[in-house]
Amino acid sequence: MIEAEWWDYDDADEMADAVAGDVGFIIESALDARGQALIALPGGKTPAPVFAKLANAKIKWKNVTIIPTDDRLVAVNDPLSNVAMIARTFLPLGARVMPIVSEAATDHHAAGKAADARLQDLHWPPDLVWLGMGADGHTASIFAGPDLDEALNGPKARRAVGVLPDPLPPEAPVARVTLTRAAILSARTILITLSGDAKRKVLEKAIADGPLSTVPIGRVLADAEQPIDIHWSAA
Ligand SMILES: O=C1O[C@H](COP(=O)(O)O)[C@@H](O)[C@H](O)[C@H]1O
Repeated sequence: MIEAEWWDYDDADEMADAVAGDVGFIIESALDARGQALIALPGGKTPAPVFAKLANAKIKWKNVTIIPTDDRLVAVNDPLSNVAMIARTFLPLGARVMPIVSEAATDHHAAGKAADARLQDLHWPPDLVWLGMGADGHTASIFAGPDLDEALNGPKARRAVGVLPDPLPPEAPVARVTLTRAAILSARTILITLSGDAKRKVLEKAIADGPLSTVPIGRVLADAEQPIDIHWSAA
């Protein structure tokens, strides 16, 4: 049974204020408890206003390591690069922003193995995995396609895999690397942001369907043991 609490906002700006506050609090609590924080941030368009507000928080950023929840196999100067968007905001503040794909990666299976090896070096588990969701119900880069089962059901110790979505999403039709379900569910805190009625319906159904869900986010969340905060803005 997924324990989810919904937080509703009229618009993206209102949601950004609240989520930046929550993420800042999670980071501060980790710094107080352990002297360092590890957080995984989503890519795509929804998180940008939150990043902008979070950047104003008075946080000891040099003790914060940030990884993307997933990335596209593109060059770091490509507008589709998730880590580039994260780095633009948080590198100047002194945070350690760690890419999970390398410039040279072409084969997504090899890229997934390389990402997993990099993540094995980190102080695990993450204090936060913040997820987005696509209209098709993908989360991080866990998509329908030939690699779905490996991302969901691979060995528990594996933190990242390479995936080729099928069908390819029109907004970013490229191979990717993603945190696995096990890596996501290992997080101390999981938070989701999304906007619009269509995505809300997809997520509500995914949660209701649980392990029988036909969309990736339902399958990921079905095994979550921690309560999940879902932040939704109407626009
Ligand atoms: O492709 C991706 O899409 C999801 C959702 O992005 P959004 O723009 O619809 O918010 C995102 O969470 C993921 O990190 C990204 O790679």
